Parts: sequence; structure tokens; C-alpha cells
Amino acid sequence: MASRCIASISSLPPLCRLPARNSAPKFLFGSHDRISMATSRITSMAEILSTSRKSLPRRSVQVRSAASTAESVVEFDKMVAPTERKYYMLGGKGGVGKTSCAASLAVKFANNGHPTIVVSTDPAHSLSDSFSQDLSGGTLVPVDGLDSPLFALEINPEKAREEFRAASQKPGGTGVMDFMDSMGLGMLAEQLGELKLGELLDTPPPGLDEAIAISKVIQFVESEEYSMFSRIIFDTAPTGHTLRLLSLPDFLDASIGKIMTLRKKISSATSAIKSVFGKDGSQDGSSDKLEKLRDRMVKVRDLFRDTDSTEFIIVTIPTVMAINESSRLCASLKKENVPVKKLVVNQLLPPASSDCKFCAMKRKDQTRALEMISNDSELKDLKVVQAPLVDMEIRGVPALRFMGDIVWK
Ligand SMILES: Nc1ncnc2c1ncn2[C@@H]1O[C@H](COP(=O)(O)OP(=O)(O)OP(=O)(O)O)[C@@H](O)[C@H]1O
Repeated sequence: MASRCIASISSLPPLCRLPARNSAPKFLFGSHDRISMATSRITSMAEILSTSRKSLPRRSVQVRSAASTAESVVEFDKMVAPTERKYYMLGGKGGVGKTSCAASLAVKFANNGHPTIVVSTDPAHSLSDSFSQDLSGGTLVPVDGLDSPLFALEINPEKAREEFRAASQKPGGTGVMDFMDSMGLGMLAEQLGELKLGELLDTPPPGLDEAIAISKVIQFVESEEYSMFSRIIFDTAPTGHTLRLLSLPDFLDASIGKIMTLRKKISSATSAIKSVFGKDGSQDGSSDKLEKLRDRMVKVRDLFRDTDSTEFIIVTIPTVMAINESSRLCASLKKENVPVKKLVVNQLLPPASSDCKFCAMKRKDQTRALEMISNDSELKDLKVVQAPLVDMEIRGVPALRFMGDIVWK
């Protein structure tokens, strides 16, 4: 029986034996009052999508109203109520559903009156797949299938890295050393070499591409042209990248500071001997670029820590490994003073009146993992949002609307 379950979950009865429409939601673990039960009165997504394909008017909205509980309505109400701009960053272990959660939240905000932008800074983008639309051009693309303004953007981190290389090579990298050597300042060049600044800038530290990508987004959304967008959602790269990104702005701020100081010293030394060697040691504007880069990194750092406008939402699945990773991520976010209040637990088995052996085991396993959250010193104070495993892959706006309605309540 178990092997049949694994091969074809959706075709098997247990997951389909959902509670009758008016039956009370079955909680996965006891009376945990922090948990908003997203899985109450879950209907098959396949069923919803097939009715929406027959173009019945907004069936999913009806589902949302029917499924909403007083407790959870208050939670999304809090997210949607402020008229000023808010940033949401969604992050977590690879493959847990960050993109699906980010995209569904974006759809929900847009449908609730907020012009919204959803941005992927994950080097392995899946936003296009999630919306079933090509968003890979590196520019804002209007998302089809909504009546309200929702734009999406996949930022190419490789391009960002190239931009950094171009800005950094002359002022502090090997370019500077070659230049100084040619000016007869080999000694000073050696000192620079000892500081390993050239190496630092020629081989950008991990996380830099994503930091630059985020800073680019901040830069353009701050312009007048984009002031109408009141919700900006980031689908970030898996945990490791996010952690490196968090410590990066401080690190870069310090290293760029060092480079700038050296650059000034070099500049005065080269001007002093310019007449002797007859070479032009004038600056080429790259210092400016570096300073701008530093300013942008500082902006990223400040945005991540701005409790008024930003919230980091951790997405996880109910497995010991994912929860352990979420706990470490949460600890790092708190250490870096990044505001984190919610934990989405995705892909929970929906309530069922009876389970097959496989589902019963899986449910037990998930229950155990969920209990870990209540006992975890980092995670226990977060608001836990339960997101059910649905019977189809979540792709396209109708599916994302469905997911948004059952998760963000
Ligand atoms: N609640 C759910 N029910 C059913 N399928 C889901 C659910 N959440 C996510 N999925 C599916 O799981 C897969 C991975 O989801 P998604 O791309 O959102 O994860 P991710 O964390 O962004 O991945 P990555 O780390 O690779 O970017 C997708 O096929 C998505 O449709």
C-alpha cells in the first residue's frame, strides 16, 4: 500500500478523504493556540482550478471567505492594512516552497489593492515557473491574469557580479597594483598585496551578487516612477546565501573603506611623482563607483533591519532537517537584528477523516517535527502559519491565488 502512495499520492483516497464542508478543522497537534490552521476546510486545488478554467467567477475568493477564521483574518489584515510601503523577504532551506509562498503572497496583496512587485534574487530562479510566465528578461514584467497591478522581476546575479568586477578592478584590484608598479611604486604595491585587497575584489565574496541585486531593486523602487508600489516581496536564495548576505554589507563597508583610504594615499603619492615620471595618475571616476557601491550595501543592510518597513518570513517544511535549518536561520536573523515574526510551515498533510498506513506515518512524522517548533528556543515565539500540501503543483496565477487564500489569512 505504501508504495502505491508514493507513486501516486493524488490518485489515492486518503488525501482525498477530506472532512465534510462543515466539519471542524482537525489540528495536527493538540491545542496549540499560536497556530492559525490554514488547512481548515481545504478543497482540492484540482477541483478549484477546473472550475476556474470553466471561467466561473473567482471561485477561490469564495473559498477564502468560507475558510477564514477570526484569528487568521486578523493576521492578514495586519499585513494588508498599512498604506505605506512594506518589504517582505521570504527565505529558508532550498525547495521548501519559498517561491510559491512569495508569489502567492504577492498575488494576494495585489488582489487586496496593493500595487505589488515580486522579485527573485535566487540565482536559481523559479519565479517564471511559479507564474507560468517568462519573467527572465531582467526587467519588471506585468504578471498576466490579474486585474490589479502585480509586476515580477528575476534579477540576474551574474550580471550584478560583472558590474562589481568592473567597478572594483581599477581602484583596488590587480589593476591598481599593475599601475603602481608601472609608476615605480612596487613597494607600496607589495603592501597592498599583503592586505589581499586585490584578491578580495577580483574574487567577490559569496552573497555579493545577491546583495547587489537587492540594492539595485531598492535603487529603482525608491525612484518617483515606482512610488505607487506599496508592497515589495523578495523571494531570496536558500539559507546559506541569505546568511552570507546578512553579514556582507558590514564586511564590504569595512573593506571598501580600507580601499578608499589606500586609494587616497596612492593618489597623493602618484600626483607628487607625476612630474618626475611624466605619467598621468589622475583618477577615473571608479572611486565614485566604489563609494556608490558601499552606499548601496549600507542601504541593503539598513533595509533588512528596518522594523517599521521590513519583515523576514521564514518558510520551512515539517521535517527535522528543515526545522533545524530554520532555527539556525532564525538565530542568525535575530543576531543581525533582522525583524522576523512568522514561520510558514509548508506542505503539511491536510486533515483527513482516515489515513492509509503511509499517510498515518507521514502525519506522525510531521507532528513530531511540528512539536520541535514549540520546543525550539529560536522558533517558539514566532507566529506559525500552516500551509497545506495541495494535490497539484502550484503553477500559474489561479493556483497561486488558491494558495494565497488558504495560507495568508
Ligand atoms: N503547499 C504545497 N503543496 C504542493 N506543492 C507545493 C507546495 N508548496 C510548494 N510546492 C511545490 O514544490 C516545488 C518547490 O516549490 P518552490 O519552488 O516554491 O520552492 P523554493 O523553496 O522556492 O525552491 P528553491 O529553493 O529551489 O528556490 C514546486 O513544484 C511547488 O509547486
